[in-house]
Amino acid sequence: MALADFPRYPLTFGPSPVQQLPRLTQHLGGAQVWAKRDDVSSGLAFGGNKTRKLEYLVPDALASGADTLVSIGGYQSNHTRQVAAVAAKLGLKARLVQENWVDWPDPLTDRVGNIQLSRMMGAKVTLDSAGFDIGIRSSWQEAIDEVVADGGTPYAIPAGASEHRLGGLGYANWAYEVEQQERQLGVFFDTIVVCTVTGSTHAGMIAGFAGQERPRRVIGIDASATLEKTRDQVARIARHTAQLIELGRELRDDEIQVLEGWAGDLYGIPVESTLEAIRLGAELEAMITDPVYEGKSLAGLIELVQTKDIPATSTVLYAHLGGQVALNAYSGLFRS
Ligand SMILES: Cc1ncc(COP(=O)(O)O)c(CNC2(C(=O)O)CC2)c1O
Repeated sequence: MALADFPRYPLTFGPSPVQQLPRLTQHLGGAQVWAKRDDVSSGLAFGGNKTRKLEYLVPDALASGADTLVSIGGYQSNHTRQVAAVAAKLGLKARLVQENWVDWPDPLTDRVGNIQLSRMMGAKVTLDSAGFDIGIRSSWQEAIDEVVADGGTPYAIPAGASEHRLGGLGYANWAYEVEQQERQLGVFFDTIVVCTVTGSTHAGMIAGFAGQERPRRVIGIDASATLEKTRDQVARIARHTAQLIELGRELRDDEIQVLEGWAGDLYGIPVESTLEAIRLGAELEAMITDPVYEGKSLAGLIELVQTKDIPATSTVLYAHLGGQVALNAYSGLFRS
């Protein structure tokens, strides 16, 4: 099936806005930098990239007769908060497993930000002591079994909705949305920069852009600090999604670019470049990024533009995927 033939349940106000970042562009002294703001495109509990992915999972969930969405993430998962939001909006239940993915010294990390919003929206949230891993987890399978044992009908959504057969469609659609907005703006983004962890955001973009006339460089900035796992997951999901939307050719290895250098040693722990990027985006453009995801992808964009790895002649589109809600659990940052 072509992408347009897959049912999509709209969960945003429409195409996410695309904006120029003139002060950041000037400060970096190289490529023209723009941003596409998926952090401000939905009214569902601050939205973000998972809301866009869920647009393609919701029709499948409703068709299955499910009454409970079951998913998993860290204590401050943006993904599980978006699952809770979609469940609330659709009148479904949400069953969320929140694992201890980040060893960060903030005493409130299991009760502010994303997890607080999920509870406010009525999700059943259980904490699990297991650490970070983007793979399929037994705690998630147990939660699914529990819903069945309680007489419910679960719809299983893995971490980040990435290892789900439809998980790449949302950002394949994003690629076509970009192409439409380019026509309106009279611009071409030869380079895309996106944060990648469980992989289906970046993978969907790769599959979507691969079907378009003009080639682009789609750069995934790893924020998992488990680079090989994320790289493999992106490649697998990109190839699966390309088949799903009938791209009609194999993806080339050079179309799958996951770069390291800004994740630090541990997922969820900001490093110096993260904090510098967060501050720069905020001071120059009032664009707020977070210490787990977007602060790291913005740090990657900044360095790639400054070192001219992204040429000065380029026009770069930064994918802002949300994540600010988790700042509540990093209250010790930016005290001066
Ligand atoms: C704000 C933000 N930006 C980028 C990403 C990375 O997206 P992928 O997981 O699709 O690679 C997340 C993911 N977050 C996860 C979560 O549980 O919140 C799936 C890890 C994100 O929340």
